Amino acid sequence: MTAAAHPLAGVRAAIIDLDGTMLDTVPDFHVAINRMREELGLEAITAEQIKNMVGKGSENLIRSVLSLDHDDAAVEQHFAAAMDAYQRHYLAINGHHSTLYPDVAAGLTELKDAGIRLACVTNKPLAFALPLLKLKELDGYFEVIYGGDSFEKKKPDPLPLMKACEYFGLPPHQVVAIGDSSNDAQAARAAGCPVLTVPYGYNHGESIHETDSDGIVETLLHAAQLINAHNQQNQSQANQSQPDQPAAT
Ligand SMILES: O=C(O)COP(=O)(O)O
Ligand SMILES: [Mg+2]
Repeated sequence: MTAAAHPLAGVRAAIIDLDGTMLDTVPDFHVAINRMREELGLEAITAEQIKNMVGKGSENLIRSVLSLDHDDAAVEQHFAAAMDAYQRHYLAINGHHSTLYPDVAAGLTELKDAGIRLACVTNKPLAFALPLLKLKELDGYFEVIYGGDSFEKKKPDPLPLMKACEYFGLPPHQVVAIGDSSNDAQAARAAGCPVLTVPYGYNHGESIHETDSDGIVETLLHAAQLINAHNQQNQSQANQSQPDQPAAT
């Protein structure tokens, strides 16, 4: 009896999350949110508070920030002005305070060198994500970049991941998603993609150990090494089993 194939066996492409996976963007969010709050006459909040609100896109972030001071009706009343101020301030400082996590470029390079195709799928609006990836010299790694406003649904909905698989022309089980939060893991599970998680990002204040994934990897370089090791194993098993194949009739 042969053992079931490992979820990473035969992976040909990877979908990489942005905030909390490649870049620590909370310092950018912190500056932009507090400038927005100042404009609205609200007190500054801490980076730690913001960290737990990041992950489900800009609209959710702004509603969460406003609900620290307002009830639901007042949140909706202030939403448009807050969003306008936030977008203006974020674009003015986008990338100035955010930093790359360790071994991000090394991990992406190792994946590419092994022939793994790359997409970036983020819940960040495309107008923020594209200049940020460019500024941090990460844009060149990706064949395609989808933002939180690229489709009618964002992660944890599987739609953006399914669109990336479609773009690659690959079945979801050959496309691994790598992210820092339950949004990435739930989207991947629903799309039928294997998923790896990193423990250093933002997971709404929850431990990444609570999130269902096919493995926790310390860095993107570790993710690349794990994916490549399973691919090589898969390859050598395929080669070994070749002579036993019954001849075609
Ligand atoms: O901007 C967000 O809310 C999170 O973005 P991410 O999907 O890149 O983590
Ligand atoms: Mg993330």
